[in-house]
Amino acid sequence: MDAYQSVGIRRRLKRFFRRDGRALIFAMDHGFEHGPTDFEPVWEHINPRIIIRKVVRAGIDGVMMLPGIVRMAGDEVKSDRGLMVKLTSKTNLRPKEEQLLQSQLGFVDDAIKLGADAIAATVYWGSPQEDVMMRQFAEIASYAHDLGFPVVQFAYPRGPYINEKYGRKEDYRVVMYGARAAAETGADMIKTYWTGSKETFAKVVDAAAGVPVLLSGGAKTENPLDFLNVVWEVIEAGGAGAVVGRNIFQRENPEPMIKALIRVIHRNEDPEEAAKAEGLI
Ligand SMILES: O=P(O)(O)OC[C@H]1O[C@](O)(COP(=O)(O)O)[C@@H](O)[C@@H]1O
Repeated sequence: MDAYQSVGIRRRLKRFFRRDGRALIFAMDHGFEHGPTDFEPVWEHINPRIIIRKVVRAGIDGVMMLPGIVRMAGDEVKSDRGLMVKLTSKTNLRPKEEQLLQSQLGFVDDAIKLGADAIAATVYWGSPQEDVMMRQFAEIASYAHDLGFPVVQFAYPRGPYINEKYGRKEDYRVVMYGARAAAETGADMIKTYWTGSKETFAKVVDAAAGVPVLLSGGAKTENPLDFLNVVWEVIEAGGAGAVVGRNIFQRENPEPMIKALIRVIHRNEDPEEAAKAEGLI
């Protein structure tokens, strides 16, 4: 028989993933991590209730937020969708060298009180502060797993040594290293960068050794089809979906983009067909 905790972890993961094992999750920690200017393109989305209501209505599988925003708008996330509470972050106001650290801003108990289905934390692999983030992740994972909660790692390699050695943080050798490190530190779900091609992303998926790997959305693309093409390649590479912020909330009307993403992720539709069907092109 399984330990009670294993049952809890499995059940809670199912709130994000559909039967196809894939998920589309909305990310909304940008007001803290990047600052309110990220919302300027569509200012009404600075109000968490407004944007979360829209994405939930459009059919999103899960939502990721920091604890304070869950307190304000968590009840907009219907109980059949996954709620992911992230416990680490940083502001863009810090001195540049300190931006290679995500600090812990809340505790697993807080996330559970808020109704979380999964607990998330970032590790900047390769950062001079890697040690601090590894320890934070280990403490969060150990405590959350003990209580039957899955943990999500935003495995983001970054730092001067990576730039020096590989030229860019999106080099697949570094991204797959981060994904592997996330799997080896006990993540139940991994979110990471696009490596630029289906072939290289497939290696990232392999390196994660069965732990689902989701794309981290990135900056909004002018042409919606460009983003849908990337997500399609992620799926083709064996990725488990995407965690998307700016490509959703920086659009005047996020609904068609979400519906097109659902077509690509869950219905294996061709990105161009999906974009046309939703009136994006
Ligand atoms: O550290 P970066 O690359 O500036 O971006 C971090 C942001 O990207 C995310 O991981 C994903 O959001 P986006 O889809 O907007 O890239 C957010 O959770 C986070 O705020």
